[in-house]
Amino acid sequence: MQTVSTLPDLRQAVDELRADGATLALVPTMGALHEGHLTLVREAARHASRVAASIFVNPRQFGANEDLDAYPRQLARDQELLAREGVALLWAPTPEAIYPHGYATNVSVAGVSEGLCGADRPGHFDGVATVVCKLFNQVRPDMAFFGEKDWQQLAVIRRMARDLDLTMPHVDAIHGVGIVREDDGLAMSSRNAYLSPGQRAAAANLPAAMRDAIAALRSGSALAPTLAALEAHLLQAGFDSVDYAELRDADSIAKLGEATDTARLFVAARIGGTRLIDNMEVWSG
Ligand SMILES: Nc1ncnc2c1ncn2[C@@H]1O[C@H](COP(=O)(O)OP(=O)(O)OP(=O)(O)O)[C@@H](O)[C@H]1O
Ligand SMILES: CC(C)(CO)[C@@H](O)C(=O)[O-]
Ligand code: BAL
Repeated sequence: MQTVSTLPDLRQAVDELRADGATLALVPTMGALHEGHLTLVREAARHASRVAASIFVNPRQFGANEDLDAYPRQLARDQELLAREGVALLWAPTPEAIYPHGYATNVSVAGVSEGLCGADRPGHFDGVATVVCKLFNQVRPDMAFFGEKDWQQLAVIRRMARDLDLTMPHVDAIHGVGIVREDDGLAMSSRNAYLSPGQRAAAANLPAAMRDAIAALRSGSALAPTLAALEAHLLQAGFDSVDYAELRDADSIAKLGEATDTARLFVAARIGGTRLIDNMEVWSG
């Protein structure tokens, strides 16, 4: 696996990878890789002849009081993991390769960015859309892979790609990959590393409370008391606060007042200083 960090090196490496007409998939990440990321890589390898990954901890998607400085950085370990998966190219840009001196452009996606994490983390999805737009233009892959753990992010990226004609040659060029979970159901996340053993044990209550809420909705319980019970379960289990617990339409991310066919349950909750997110389909899965 070749690692490059400047644009001229990237261009040369991509040209070489594509010289024999190979298709190229991109897996964008912020590093501190776990099985969730490696599943995206394996899925990418099923669809494209070569896989490129990127690692960039993007300052524009972190709020002023968020964990930009604390975010785990472990490039050497990540390189080893990616190489073992057969990744051909790692794009690990310098900050200047993404935001050169004088950088002034922002990509902002209305609608799907609003509510949920968009409400709790003002500017977050502008930062995500901006950097992903740049990564697509820099690497020019045929397809890209993102995790459904960040469902709203996936919706934002799909909307942006359609709106800005970034769509790559393949019809469904932006692939969503199902959430990879630990044995106790907790969605894998780089931020799980922040949890103490006690917090980690309590964190499994997040998917458990969501599954209980979905079972209640399926058996006809009303939405408001079901969400109130979910929130109470989390606080009782040791979570400090619940940022949101809402039903939203899976595609438009519009807020729903009842469990329709397209409903998805979205929750963000804090334990210690760590903010965890999860989402689940209501009617199947
Ligand atoms: N458990 C998971 N299952 C599926 N995809 C995942 C999972 N965790 C992360 N991803 C995906 O990997 C890509 C890179 O995510 P990122 O590097 O932010 O990791 P993360 O674990 O989500 O970290 P964070 O703690 O910042 O949320 C994103 O597309 C994300 O949705
Ligand atoms: C898509 C992404 C790599 C953009 O920085 C990031 O938001 C992430 O890791 O999910
Ligand atoms: N996993 C999404 C990136 C973020 O939380 O900033």
